[in-house]
Amino acid sequence: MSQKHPVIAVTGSSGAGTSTVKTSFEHIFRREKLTAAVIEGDSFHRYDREAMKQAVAESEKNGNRPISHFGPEANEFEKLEALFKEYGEKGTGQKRLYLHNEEEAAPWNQKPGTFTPWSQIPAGSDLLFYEGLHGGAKSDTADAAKYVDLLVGVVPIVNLEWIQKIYRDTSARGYSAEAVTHTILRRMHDYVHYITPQFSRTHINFQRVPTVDTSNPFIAREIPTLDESMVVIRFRHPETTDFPFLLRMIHDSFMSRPNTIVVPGGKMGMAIELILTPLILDIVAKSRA
Ligand SMILES: Nc1ncnc2c1ncn2[C@@H]1O[C@H](COP(=O)(O)OP(=O)(O)OP(=O)(O)O)[C@@H](O)[C@H]1O
Ligand SMILES: O=C(CO)[C@H](O)[C@H](O)COP(=O)(O)O
Repeated sequence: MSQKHPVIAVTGSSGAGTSTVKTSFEHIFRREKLTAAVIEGDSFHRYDREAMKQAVAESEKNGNRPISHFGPEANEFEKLEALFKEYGEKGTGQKRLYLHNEEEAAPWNQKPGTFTPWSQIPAGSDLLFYEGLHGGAKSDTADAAKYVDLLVGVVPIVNLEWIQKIYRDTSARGYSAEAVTHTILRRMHDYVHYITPQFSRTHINFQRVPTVDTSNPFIAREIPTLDESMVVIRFRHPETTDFPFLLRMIHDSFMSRPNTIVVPGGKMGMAIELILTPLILDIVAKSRA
């Protein structure tokens, strides 16, 4: 925990929807007049795109297990831990961006698949907001999770996650469906060892479950809409959650377990804001006390 300068992290696999959920957090920050230092998880990749291709090829030599963006070999977990620690103590640290495509790269006059230079987080932010793959990461040599005051998991069921990943990478990042499928397969070991364990460290998980057939995600060409899905929300500390309030506020919601509320997909943004606003305000109030 970093009480003095709070660290809030949204963590999820590639395509899970963490960038989409970020919008709900931005609404909260704007409404509550909080200045967030925003950290994009992909900026903690170890290699740029060209170097990553070479590192993957090198790791695959002699039939060895390939490295992936889900695991410690291809990410700077130690630097991420150090950033969370430094920010928690002093409210400072360094950030950069990973430029995925032409649109993101153009303003920087750089090539897609490269990093911007590191720069200092502007002084005076109220909190650090991390969004990406590894907000709750732990490895043999690093533990970023222990410095996070509020860790939120975004976890569609895996078929939906893959549909979203394939859709986004083919439509916005210029990859073929076959290339994305290959990437999903290459990452599977790291997915099991470094992505899913984070969801047992989270304070709250938002799991989107489609109510339409997604049984072959590799031929699906459309993402089920919010109205075609439900969201399962699991709390690590149900004793501090006002479930009667949430059930009253979110039409058609219900409890499926004592620590789990289910809401219609279309209410996901509202649920995020209703649940997280008081938690964020409480953390910020404690940091100022
Ligand atoms: N709740 C949702 N309903 C419908 N579509 C969604 C939802 N969440 C995400 N998507 C879609 O899924 C795709 C992936 O979402 P997003 O870019 O937010 O994922 P991500 O977790 O940030 O991925 P990455 O870490 O790889 O950048 C996008 O096309 C997005 O529009
Ligand atoms: O979504 C991702 C991780 O969240 C990407 O796979 C990762 O950032 C690498 O991107 P690219 O393969 O386009 O260089």
